[in-house]
Amino acid sequence: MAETTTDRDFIRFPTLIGDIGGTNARFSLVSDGDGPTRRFANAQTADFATIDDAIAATVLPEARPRSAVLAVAGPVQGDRVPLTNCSWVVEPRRMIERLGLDEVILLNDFEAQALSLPGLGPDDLVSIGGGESVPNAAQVAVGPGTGLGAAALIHARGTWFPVPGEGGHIDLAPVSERDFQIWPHIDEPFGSGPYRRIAGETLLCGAGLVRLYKAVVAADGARSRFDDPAEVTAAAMDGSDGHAEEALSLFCVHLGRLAGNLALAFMARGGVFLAGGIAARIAPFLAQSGFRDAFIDKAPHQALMDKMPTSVVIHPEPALAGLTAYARHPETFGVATEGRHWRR
Ligand SMILES: Nc1ncnc2c1ncn2[C@@H]1O[C@H](COP(=O)(O)OP(=O)(O)OP(=O)(O)O)[C@@H](O)[C@H]1O
Repeated sequence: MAETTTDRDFIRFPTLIGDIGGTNARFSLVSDGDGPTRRFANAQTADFATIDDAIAATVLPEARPRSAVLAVAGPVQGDRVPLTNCSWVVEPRRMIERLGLDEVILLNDFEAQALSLPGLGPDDLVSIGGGESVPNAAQVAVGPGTGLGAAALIHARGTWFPVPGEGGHIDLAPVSERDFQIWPHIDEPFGSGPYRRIAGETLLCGAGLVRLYKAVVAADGARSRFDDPAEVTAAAMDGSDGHAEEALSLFCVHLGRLAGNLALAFMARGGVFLAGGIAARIAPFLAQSGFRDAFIDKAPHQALMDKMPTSVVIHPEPALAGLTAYARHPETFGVATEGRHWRR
């Protein structure tokens, strides 16, 4: 069984930190409390049978970490952790033996994004709309990528506490007349039964944008032209395809509604931060879309929402930045490691 770290608040250096995505695993090494980190070449998850093989090939030839702090998509439960968007299964006990580590800590990928928020500066963010961040108030990170991730960061007793969750799977609902035309055409991948429950991640991720685009096309009885999310965003942003433009506009509106739901749930007066691979790529479009209006449209709480700032994270690797901050100074974050910390 995994152990707890409640008895101590440091992680042994050098620490391997890793952000394990659906396509890429990004690794770097933290050697001490404030020196530079060392970044290794990305490993493509499809190129290695296991995460241990990927670390052995990309990290071990150059460094001998004593500990590992890894962020993975999905909930961390038990001693075998299957990853949501690739075929790897993380087995910390085996990893400790095979890679010669003393300890392994697994975090959720958006928990890592949340850990980066206190360290982000103005150059790492693009604001969308008004509002002002209230110091030490709750913050939310939410972001479409291969899936839809979400986590909160709560400040209490002088410490930032990340709150991981599966907020990408909360419901979306049709609101406008156009939504009601489009909804019946959305292909629902999670098996919603007869009532067509559409989850956030159904529409708000790369595959979800294509799903939304196809539903828009089908609602108009037209033929679809694109199967790749990057094609949809390109055609939307250069204005060459009306359906792609409408799909990306609706994507922004639904993202605004869902981000607003999370902001309400956590009273995110510290701000809502759009992370993940897609938001930064569509930042100019997001800024002039209906995102912010949809975020605020929470009667009777519009005035409250209007004060909460929203921004796109344009830092290139916020999850690694969050893991680095935590690996260096775990005592400054209230990360609950029970059941997620394995030692030799
Ligand atoms: N220009 C783009 N417009 C819209 N979607 C895009 C664009 N480029 C990539 N995507 C989509 O973004 C998703 C990848 O997002 P992200 O970079 O956050 O990945 P991840 O989940 O962190 O993991 P990894 O980077 O390993 O894939 C994929 O679904 C991809 O198709």
